Amino acid sequence: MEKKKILVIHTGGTISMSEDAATGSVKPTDYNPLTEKTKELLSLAELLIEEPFHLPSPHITPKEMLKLKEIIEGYMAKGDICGVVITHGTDTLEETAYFLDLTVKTSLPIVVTGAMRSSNEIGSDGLYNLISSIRVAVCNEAKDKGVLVVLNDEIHTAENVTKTHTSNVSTFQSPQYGPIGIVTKRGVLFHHAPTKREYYPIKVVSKRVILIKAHAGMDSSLLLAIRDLDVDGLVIEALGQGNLPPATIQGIKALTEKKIPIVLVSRSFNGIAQDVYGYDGGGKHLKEMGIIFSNGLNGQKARIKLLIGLESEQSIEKIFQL
Ligand SMILES: NC(=O)C[C@H](N)C(=O)O
Repeated sequence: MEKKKILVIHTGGTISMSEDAATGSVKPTDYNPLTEKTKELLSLAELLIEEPFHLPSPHITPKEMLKLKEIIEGYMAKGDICGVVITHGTDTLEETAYFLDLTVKTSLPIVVTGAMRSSNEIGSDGLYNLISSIRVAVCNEAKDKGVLVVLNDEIHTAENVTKTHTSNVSTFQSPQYGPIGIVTKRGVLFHHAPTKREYYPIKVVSKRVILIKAHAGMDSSLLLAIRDLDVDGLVIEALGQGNLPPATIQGIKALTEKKIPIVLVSRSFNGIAQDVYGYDGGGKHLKEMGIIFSNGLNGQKARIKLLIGLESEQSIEKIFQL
């Protein structure tokens, strides 16, 4: 049987790092250990390999995310690939995955993976996760499910997945929704499918969006400082169901007067921020002031969506209802 062509894009991260035996320091190597190892993967698919950059994921910015989108679209336009696998550092993996989910229009599988242990550590999970991801990418059932994140035998949607543990290999979880499939020794099994897809055709990412977290006793000082910066949008991880301390109201007013869109998510990682409470700083009060409530995204993903939404000429309020 003819093997499917899968585009594999290596971007860096622990999956392509090594641990120095003397110091214990985990660092990028001057070669990519996965590029060598991917030769062993040729039985699964015909692999086309790209390495546009080799960065730890805290060095990734929306510029690199856009570059990945362009590479994928370039191959897709030629029509010669059946799916894509991206290896990426895990710290910002969910942001890149969600960026691609919102901006690449395709029914083909795009799978993002990484590793929690570097390539030469005992129990290294990188090659295993790469193999699992290729197995998902060649699978017909992986089509039309948006960008997927595959690590530790689980398949998650880019929209719901988040890094929940600093070092555990089962760090990627989808709070309140769970994975949509699993990778087993005998095959790939999907047990759920996303109910919606979103697509925003953007060509640039030029806006500046800030993300902050609310806390007990928060006042307006940070919000007023943000008002004086050159920002295009703000995401606030609010308290509980979507509330802020009353001393922030002065800062919120200052930002809304400047027409800076403010998107509210919850700092709780389960549930959806909503306009429920009617006290000072409560969700109802904030909504009346023009704050936009996000539909269950976490802070970092709401920030990605706002960055993209600001480029797309669509109503920011509407896109956060989706
Ligand atoms: N496990 C990892 O990949 C973490 C690493 N700091 C990165 O995101 O590049």
